[in-house]
Amino acid sequence: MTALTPPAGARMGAVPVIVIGGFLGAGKTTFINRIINSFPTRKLSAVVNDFGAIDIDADLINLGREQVIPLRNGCICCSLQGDMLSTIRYLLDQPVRPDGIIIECSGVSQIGDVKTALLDAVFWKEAALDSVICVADGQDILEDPAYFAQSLRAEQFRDGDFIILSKMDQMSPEQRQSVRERVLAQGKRAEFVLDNTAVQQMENLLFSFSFDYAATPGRSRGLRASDAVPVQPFASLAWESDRPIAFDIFQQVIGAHAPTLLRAKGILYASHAPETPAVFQMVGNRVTVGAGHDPEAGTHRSRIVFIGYEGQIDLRTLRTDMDRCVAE
Ligand SMILES: Nc1nc2c(ncn2[C@@H]2O[C@H](COP(=O)(O)OP(=O)(O)OP(=O)(O)O)[C@@H](O)[C@H]2O)c(=O)[nH]1
Repeated sequence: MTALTPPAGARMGAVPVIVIGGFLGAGKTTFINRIINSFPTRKLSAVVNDFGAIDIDADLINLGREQVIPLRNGCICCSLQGDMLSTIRYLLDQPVRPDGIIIECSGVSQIGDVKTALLDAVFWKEAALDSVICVADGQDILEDPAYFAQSLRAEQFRDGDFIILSKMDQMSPEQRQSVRERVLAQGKRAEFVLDNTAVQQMENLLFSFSFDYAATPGRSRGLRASDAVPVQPFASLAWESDRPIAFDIFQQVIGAHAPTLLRAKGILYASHAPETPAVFQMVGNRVTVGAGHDPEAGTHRSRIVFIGYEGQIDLRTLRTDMDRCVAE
């Protein structure tokens, strides 16, 4: 079945497609923004998959709105796979094709299944896989001895052809070395990024068609949808309000629900500063609130997505509690 391997030369005329996956909150959007900042002359488009019903990630990508296509409320590895392929087709059909397409998988997507979908021979000539990257949270690798044990997070790690280690900036050199060694022991090529300079230096990884088709079994060779790891189902709540929120109550609500939240992210307008959008980020027990840009500025619409494991996250109570945050 040689037809599965497009010759390298044939790929050079195609639009490079970079797949970026990794667990909830690993740092995918942050890394994508680093790529965008590092290659300012490239006309990039991003296909951004948010598991929740609101596309917060699409709002946080530093590209014009017309260059970011959100695919929400599902995963591009399964329910939204057809939408992903038709979105790529749409981008290819534009009068001016992008110089690169970045696909951000949702944090609960199986990278292997996204990769398999893109091996489709129809796409090779026009949109060829450039690289398949898993962003892994270096802090988690440092702190969790069971990081590589069976889990969706570990499977995503295995399916990435290259690992970008995030959150290494707050570590000592010894800690960084320890994380790198653990990752290299898994037989992976890995790099960490402290600033944009490092991304520019990744010439052999980005926009150079480093993806090895020959080493990757395709669909017709019998690769099936990834089912090796039983994935605990996730549930999400998308909450929105046109009225500002009382931050003190919001903090209490987050504190109360924190043990059941894997991830929360949103753009919020607080009653004490109703004109200023704040970006709220929560990954595990790490929370940040910072000034941010809202592409919908003017609407002053607070919106936030919460994700947790089904059966643990109490969506009904969370919604009621969030409603209590709306300032009188
Ligand atoms: N210090 C530090 N923080 C980071 C780094 N990368 C990501 N973060 C922070 O981690 C949080 C999550 O980052 P995102 O880039 O939104 O993660 P994501 O993988 O896109 O998240 P989901 O799409 O929700 O799965 C944010 O608060 C980021 O600022 C990093 O390299 N260093």
